[in-house]
Amino acid sequence: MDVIMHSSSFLLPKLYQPVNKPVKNYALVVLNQHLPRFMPRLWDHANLRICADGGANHIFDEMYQITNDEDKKSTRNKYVPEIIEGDMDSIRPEVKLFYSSQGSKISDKSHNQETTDLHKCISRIHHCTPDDEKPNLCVLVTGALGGRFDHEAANINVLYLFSDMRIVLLSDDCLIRLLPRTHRHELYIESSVEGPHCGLFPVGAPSTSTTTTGLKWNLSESKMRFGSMISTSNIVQSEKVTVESDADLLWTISLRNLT
Ligand SMILES: Nc1ncnc2c1ncn2[C@@H]1O[C@H](COP(=O)(O)OP(=O)(O)OP(=O)(O)O)[C@@H](O)[C@H]1O
Ligand SMILES: Cc1ncc(C[n+]2csc(CCO)c2C)c(N)n1
Repeated sequence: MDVIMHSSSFLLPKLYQPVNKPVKNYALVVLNQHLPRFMPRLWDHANLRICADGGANHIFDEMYQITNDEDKKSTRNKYVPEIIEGDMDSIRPEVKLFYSSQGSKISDKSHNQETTDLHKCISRIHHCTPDDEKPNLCVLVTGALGGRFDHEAANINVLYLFSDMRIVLLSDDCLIRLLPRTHRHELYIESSVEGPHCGLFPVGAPSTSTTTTGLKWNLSESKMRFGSMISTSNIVQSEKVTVESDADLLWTISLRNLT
């Protein structure tokens, strides 16, 4: 079984990137929630930044506070997303006008009320990334957790819908990734920015056999399902965690107080 390596080095400044990063490129998707305090770092790592509808309001309103810039106007001119995508029911008119005047592509999908704005953003990235480039790209999604639970569930569903892409859902407090059952997974823990609390569990389909190393409470060909045992409040105990399972699992790890 092939191995996929994972790292959260995008939470480190660009200067401190490890030499053997598992991915070369990042795309950033900004959802309609408050920006995480480490947003400027994510922005710098990304080659493509997409705002999901009202996500653009948060870049417009909050970026200058997060960066501590005196000059609101020049901060706004500096952080311009390449694309604003969605059904456009949340972006404020003046924000839309500002970013279109700054060169952002406005992709109005107001006719489509079947998929979420995050789904629309990931769909676009999926289409414009050739299959052989997909393993080299990691999509970072801010504001994905902590909020309305139906939105959170839809955001997690996107991980399953696009399981051939690396997607990381982020909040200020934790991150979530999908570990597809098709691979063995090696998670390289950036202990200065993440951990020690973590969780591992299947959503949807149960697992009849999951094996891990590097955790305080490791699993050894263990069964997991909702309604029975799932691994939460676990602790990372090694720089490398390995996971092998017969089901797709969600991996979640706490984030330290980064700036
Ligand atoms: N409270 C929240 N919790 C988690 N994710 C959110 C939350 N609010 C928005 N999002 C994410 O940001 C995206 C854009 O948000 P937006 O408010 O524009 O959605 P929307 O299309 O207006 O949804 P709805 O009509 O259900 O409120 C959503 O697709 C979702 O992924
Ligand atoms: C069965 C079913 N449930 C809910 C919606 C509504 N919906 C789902 S995604 C979306 C867009 C939100 O920006 C909306 C309105 C639907 N279409 N089909």
